[in-house]
Amino acid sequence: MQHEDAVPARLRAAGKRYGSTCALDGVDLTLHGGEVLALLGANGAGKSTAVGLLLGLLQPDAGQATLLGMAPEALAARRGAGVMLQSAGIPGTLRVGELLELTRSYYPAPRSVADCVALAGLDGLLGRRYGRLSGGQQRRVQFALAICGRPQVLFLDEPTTGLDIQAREQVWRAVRELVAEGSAVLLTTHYLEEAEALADRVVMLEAGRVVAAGSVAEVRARVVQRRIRCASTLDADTVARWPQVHSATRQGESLEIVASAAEAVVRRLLDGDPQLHDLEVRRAGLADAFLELSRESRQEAA
Ligand SMILES: Nc1ncnc2c1ncn2[C@@H]1O[C@H](COP(=O)(O)OP(=O)(O)OP(=O)(O)O)[C@@H](O)[C@H]1O
Repeated sequence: MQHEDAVPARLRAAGKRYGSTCALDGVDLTLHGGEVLALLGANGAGKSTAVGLLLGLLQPDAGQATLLGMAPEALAARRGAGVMLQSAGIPGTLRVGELLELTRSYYPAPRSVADCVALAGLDGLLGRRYGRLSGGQQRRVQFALAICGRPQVLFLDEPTTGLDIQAREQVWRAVRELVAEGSAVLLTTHYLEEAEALADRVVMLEAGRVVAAGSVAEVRARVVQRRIRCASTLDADTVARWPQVHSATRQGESLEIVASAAEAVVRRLLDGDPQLHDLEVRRAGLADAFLELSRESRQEAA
């Protein structure tokens, strides 16, 4: 049934406008089997629009979207995809077990109910009405419904919003299991630690354009920032003017420095304040990279 070009999901030079708003502008994105791709971006960056195109819920104005090598509206493409969106529209009167049976029946080779319960952490919930569950329990049911069809490609939009730490880790474990089985996962998330924990690659959108793409390590490395923290009496404004220092701020006893390289700055700090203690140097995380790249792209646009 599949086209020879059966990559799980792909956008080619995709564009989408809503009236005068350009939501996506020439976006290229390829999701491969056996990987988690995190789609990151601030509110309004275009993430939901990208997912909407890949699911055939929206039509591109320019470029092309394919799902499993087919037009996303094709039934065969839809049958190969599992979806967990932010607005679920699930009838609250149905019991969890009924919802699972119903959703499983749409797919050619669904997972067993027991598997779904184990993967999504639904123990004891099968007989409960969906509408009476807590927000976190509903989220877990939505996850179970997204994975019950054994999808080749899984779309997870903010999957762990509202989940406690245990439930979130359960979802992460399940995602890793699915990926190990060969599924492709497109994850949109505001939790950068979630992208860092799960994603093989990230694509960052800003105002409808891709501003960074690559492995988590590559994107992080584009931002050659180090965060230095120490307890010191040195004046923050003076330190902020040193070479390689982007910013220095004081928070109580602590001096917080963002620098493009740590060594020279640390040497100068130690020379300048022999009493300095509690020195800490961190590499930029994905959160730092994200903020920096968003700032850069806004500056370029200005
Ligand atoms: N139906 C619509 N009509 C008009 N404008 C829209 C519509 N849907 C989205 N937009 C606009 O398109 C842009 C991209 O929106 P989109 O929902 O794709 O962003 P997002 O990255 O998913 O945001 P969020 O993180 O808030 O979910 C925004 O400027 C948004 O206001």
